[in-house]
Amino acid sequence: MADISASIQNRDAAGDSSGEAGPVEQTTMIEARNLDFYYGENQALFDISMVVPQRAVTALIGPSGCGKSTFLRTLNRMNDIVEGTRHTGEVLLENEDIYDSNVDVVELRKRVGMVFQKSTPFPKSIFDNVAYGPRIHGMRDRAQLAEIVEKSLIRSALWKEVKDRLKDSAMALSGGQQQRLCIARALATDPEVLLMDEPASALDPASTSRIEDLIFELKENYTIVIVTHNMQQAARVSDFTAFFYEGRLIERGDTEKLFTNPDEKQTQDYITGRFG
Ligand SMILES: Nc1ncnc2c1ncn2[C@@H]1O[C@H](COP(=O)(O)OP(=O)(O)OP(=O)(O)O)[C@@H](O)[C@H]1O
Repeated sequence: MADISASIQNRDAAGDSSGEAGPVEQTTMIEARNLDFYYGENQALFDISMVVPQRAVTALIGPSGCGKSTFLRTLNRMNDIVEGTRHTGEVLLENEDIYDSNVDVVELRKRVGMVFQKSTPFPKSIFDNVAYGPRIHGMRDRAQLAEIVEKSLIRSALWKEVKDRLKDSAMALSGGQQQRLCIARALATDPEVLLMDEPASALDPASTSRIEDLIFELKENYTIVIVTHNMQQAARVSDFTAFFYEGRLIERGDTEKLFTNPDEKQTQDYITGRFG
């Protein structure tokens, strides 16, 4: 708990405090309404209703198996690729249900990009990794591609380190650089939302800190939802936090309030380390 308070104070010192009232709730970008989700017979999410504000960071926390990643993956229909899954309820992206039959899933995933825990670059050059998405979406113009690659690498805070070796294999980058490359790859298709599933859990403290700084910068332009096991990290990087337990959303609110004065006893027990 002391650590988490320190994380919040550090974050506030870095200029993320909006005062005692907490962050202002912006326009809603995503909203889940009464979402149930099943893997075959096994129900993994129960009646989740939650908003994700635009251009802010929302962290999903909770003990292992509580449904954080499942919920994250429902937000760009990544679960569609798992056989035997189904849902009831709605997930609205700017007020339109992403599960409507007329939704183009490729287009949806362009708007709602994803970065995984241990993102693996393709065994291609740094340039080709970042250009991959735009090329899939039909872009062929070399100059335009070069512009997108540069912009994405600048945004993912990797440009300075790689600008002179864009033709080198991405596999030669360090773990932290590979993760930033994968963030650049996600940014290259110009998404509005970035879903991050434990983006720093496989990294050393210095690389983790870079990714956290990057998340902080990216929220100026993107809506970010991040799954993390690390409560200090949630406290450091997020504006809003949602606590999941056994497939249910127990509480969601302003990060500072949730970590210092939660409404629910289960949240209090979890953040003080009584379980999980
Ligand atoms: N591909 C899958 N097939 C079947 N069941 C799954 C699958 N993925 C997850 N589950 C189940 O759904 C439930 C929620 O899992 P999920 O991975 O969403 O939890 P989590 O909170 O992200 O956990 P962790 O923190 O350990 O990654 C668990 O009971 C899990 O076993």
